[in-house]
Amino acid sequence: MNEEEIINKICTFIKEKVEEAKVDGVVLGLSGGIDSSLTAYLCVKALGKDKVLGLIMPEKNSNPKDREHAELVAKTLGIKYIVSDITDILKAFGAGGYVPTREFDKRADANLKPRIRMCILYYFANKYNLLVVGTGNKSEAYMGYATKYGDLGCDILPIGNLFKTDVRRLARYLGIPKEIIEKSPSAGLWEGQTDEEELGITYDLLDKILMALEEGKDKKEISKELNVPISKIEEILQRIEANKHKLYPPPKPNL
Ligand SMILES: Nc1ncnc2c1ncn2[C@@H]1O[C@H](COP(=O)(O)OP(=O)(O)OC[C@H]2O[C@@H]([n+]3cccc(C(=O)O)c3)[C@H](O)[C@@H]2O)[C@@H](O)[C@H]1O
Ligand SMILES: Nc1ncnc2c1ncn2[C@@H]1O[C@H](COP(=O)(O)OP(=O)(O)OP(=O)(O)O)[C@@H](O)[C@H]1O
Ligand SMILES: [Mg+2]
Repeated sequence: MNEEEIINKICTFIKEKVEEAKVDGVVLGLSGGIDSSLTAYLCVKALGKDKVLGLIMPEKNSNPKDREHAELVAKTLGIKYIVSDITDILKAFGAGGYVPTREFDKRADANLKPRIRMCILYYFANKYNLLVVGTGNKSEAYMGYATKYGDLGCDILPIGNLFKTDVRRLARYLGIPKEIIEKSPSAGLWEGQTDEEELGITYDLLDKILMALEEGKDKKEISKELNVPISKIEEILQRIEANKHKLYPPPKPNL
């Protein structure tokens, strides 16, 4: 599909979901990254600027550039936005790195941030009768590279069927500022964190592998075609399997 066709499909989806839910619009977290920027552009295209609310939720260690980029997106689109610093909430939780007595835990304390942001988004969704728009993409979903009930906690996922490579393609097409498109994707959970370093692979290569797997190719074929060790593909397959639980509602026993 070309860019225009994908954009039309996504915008129709957003409009339909908002109408079906009989809500007055949508709310989303604006991080200054490419996923939330693209999602915001698409929401405005689908619903108009008056039906989109942006939440910018930095904390004391956030990169100030990200907030600048988030405000640039909100101002360019002309949407209403609220800045809500989550540092005091992290302190109230007694989060490591935010109270003097505890060390930062890269799992527990890092994942607390997206979970706090999810609560704030639902607060505004309740208050103003909105849907919470998630910004996750397909590459992250396969890899489980997102926080369960954190950034994965949302009502609709407009870019959930796009690989990161396609996110970049659409972002360029829609004229999203270059500085947002070109910076390294980061969850911003600790200083210097980047997706590609944590995942151990570039999105360009990861997406090629994921697309080949979707086409039903086997690991030997993919390994040869992309010149990647079989062990890397096996690692990805294991990761996909181990993280499937994040994509479904909690399992229940059959009675
Ligand atoms: N088999 C299973 N069935 C049902 N539930 C299962 C389970 N295995 C674990 N769990 C549950 O899942 C929890 C682990 O999942 P989770 O809490 O998500 O934690 P986890 O997967 O360990 O960490 C999240 C990862 O996503 C990255 N991330 C987070 C947020 C945003 C972004 C971004 O790109 O912006 C990236 C983050 O850097 C980290 O690498 C366990 O503590 C357990 O409660
Ligand atoms: N400081 C923040 N303020 C508001 N929302 C945030 C903040 N940090 C993260 N989020 C929300 O969490 C989502 C997941 O973060 P993620 O890093 O995957 O996406 P991104 O920042 O939009 O793009 P990229 O992956 O390229 O960094 C963001 O899209 C955004 O909705
Ligand atoms: Mg980010």
